[in-house]
Amino acid sequence: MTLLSLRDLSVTLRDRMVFSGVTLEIGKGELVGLIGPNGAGKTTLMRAALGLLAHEGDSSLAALHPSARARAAAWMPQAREIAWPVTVEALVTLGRTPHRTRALTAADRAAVDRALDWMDLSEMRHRTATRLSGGEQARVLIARALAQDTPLLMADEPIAGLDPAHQIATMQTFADLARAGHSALVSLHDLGLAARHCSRLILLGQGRVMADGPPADVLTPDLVAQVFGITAYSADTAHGRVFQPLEVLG
Ligand SMILES: Nc1ncnc2c1ncn2[C@@H]1O[C@H](COP(=O)(O)OP(=O)(O)OP(=O)(O)O)[C@@H](O)[C@H]1O
Repeated sequence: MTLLSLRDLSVTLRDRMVFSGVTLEIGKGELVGLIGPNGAGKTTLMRAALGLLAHEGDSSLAALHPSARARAAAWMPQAREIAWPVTVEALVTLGRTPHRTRALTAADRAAVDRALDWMDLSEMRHRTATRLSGGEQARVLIARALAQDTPLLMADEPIAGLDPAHQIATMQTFADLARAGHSALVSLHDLGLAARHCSRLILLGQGRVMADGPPADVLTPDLVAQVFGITAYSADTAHGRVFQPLEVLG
């Protein structure tokens, strides 16, 4: 079953082509890392796929009515703005909006509790969200997206600003979701975590998809040099795959 299908997607902003000819599908059970240097177009690609940005080509999500789209995909944007001083629990409960008709159901409450637990927020549920640290606020916004309980989760740099334990735990949560048959498309700059946790990587650069496949096939020395301008150490170890950027190429 396909959760997202892009066909020949292109975006031009202020007369500049950000990317063109992006064709890909995301099926069930995938944790897909969207990687690429600053300005490669990761945010633009996700926003266009969601129908939030004018584009050419087709996106299966953009074609949906907004209410159906909100049940098909959750979206965590890069901006971490929390506008009102509501409690963590109230904010995460907003993730249930696409499913609600009247009062909260037991299923809504269970989804909120599960999302709070996943993001290690249960003890903070009654705190005011705007008074949390930046990383804690990011975890609340991930929890809101998780509470939406959609087949596909799309998140723009969800682990940026989290401490190492919460970065790893969040990637593991996404991987658990994928094992349970959901899928996640997450942009990230930490290539080590991408290599370790993602089942598939999409490498965006030079205005197109440069590679799409298992991490070992995408994070090759040649592509890493060509797209990121760096060298790296990578190995399959007893602790899983290790990828460590080393030097900037001159
Ligand atoms: N509203 C806009 N108008 C004009 N250009 C834009 C606009 N938004 C983004 N861009 C440009 O589009 C390109 C892609 O930006 P985008 O934010 O998608 O990159 P990104 O890969 O997500 O980058 P980063 O890793 O820095 O977050 C950049 O060159 C950016 O300057």
